[in-house]
Amino acid sequence: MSADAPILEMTDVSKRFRTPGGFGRRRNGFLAVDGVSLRVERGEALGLVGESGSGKSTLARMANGLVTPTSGTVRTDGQDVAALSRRGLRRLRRNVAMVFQDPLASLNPRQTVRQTLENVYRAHGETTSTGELVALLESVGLGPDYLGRYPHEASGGQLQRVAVARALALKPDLIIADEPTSALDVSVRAQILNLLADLQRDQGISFLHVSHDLAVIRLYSDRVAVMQRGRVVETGPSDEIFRSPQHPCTQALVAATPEAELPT
Ligand SMILES: Nc1ncnc2c1ncn2[C@@H]1O[C@H](COP(=O)(O)OP(=O)(O)OP(=O)(O)O)[C@@H](O)[C@H]1O
Repeated sequence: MSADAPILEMTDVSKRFRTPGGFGRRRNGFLAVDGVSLRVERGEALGLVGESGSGKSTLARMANGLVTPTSGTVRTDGQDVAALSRRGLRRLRRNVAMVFQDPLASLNPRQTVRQTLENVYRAHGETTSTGELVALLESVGLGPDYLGRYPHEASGGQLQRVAVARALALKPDLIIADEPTSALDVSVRAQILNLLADLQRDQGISFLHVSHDLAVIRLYSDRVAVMQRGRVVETGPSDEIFRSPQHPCTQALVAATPEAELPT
């Protein structure tokens, strides 16, 4: 780990998907991410916002090696992800955890919460104790009784807490949260977002927070990057971006967010 390097640095990163039978703009595949450069500093929450299909998820997945860039460089902790050995990649996965949109889909329905969490440790050659698991659940606001539960025995909000616990298990430096609340009831969205904000503040974890919801990004991100058609068209501190959006795409996103949802 290098103390000075940003936790995530992407330089001129592109991703072209090969799409069989494509024509016109898609003849040579589809350029989902087009020359993006961005950084997430230690302890910072960067919000990635943009319309549907603008490339946010693809970019987020390149940040932890789930998707391989067609060109450009991704560095986590100063290390070039493309140059990592198998072992290095495993280390990357413990250092950069993901929380996905739909907790039910991201958890195995046949495994209890205990098994789900134990598997994370096992995958990295570690063992854990019940005490550790209870403490982990406690850190996301769940009692010890959840250890024996199956996914269908918990609500969407509780399951997303389990998914956050799973992400936290190996003490990552960066959590990539891809629309972590959009599958949840409005009433529990704020609880999950507050939980993530607490983790950033109390444990110094950095966040790359992907959302199409500008109000959420403004509340929970220090800086914002706005994507349109595979490119980052504007970046800046959250408040500034919302107070005086410069790019037409950002202006349109701000205009489409109801005033009541834009805290002052
Ligand atoms: N595996 C793939 N093969 C081909 N095209 C893909 C693949 N994954 C994504 N795409 C295309 O790349 C573009 C960007 O997708 P991506 O999911 O990154 O966007 P997004 O901004 O996260 O969208 P949303 O907010 O709807 O999730 C889309 O047009 C999508 O159809």
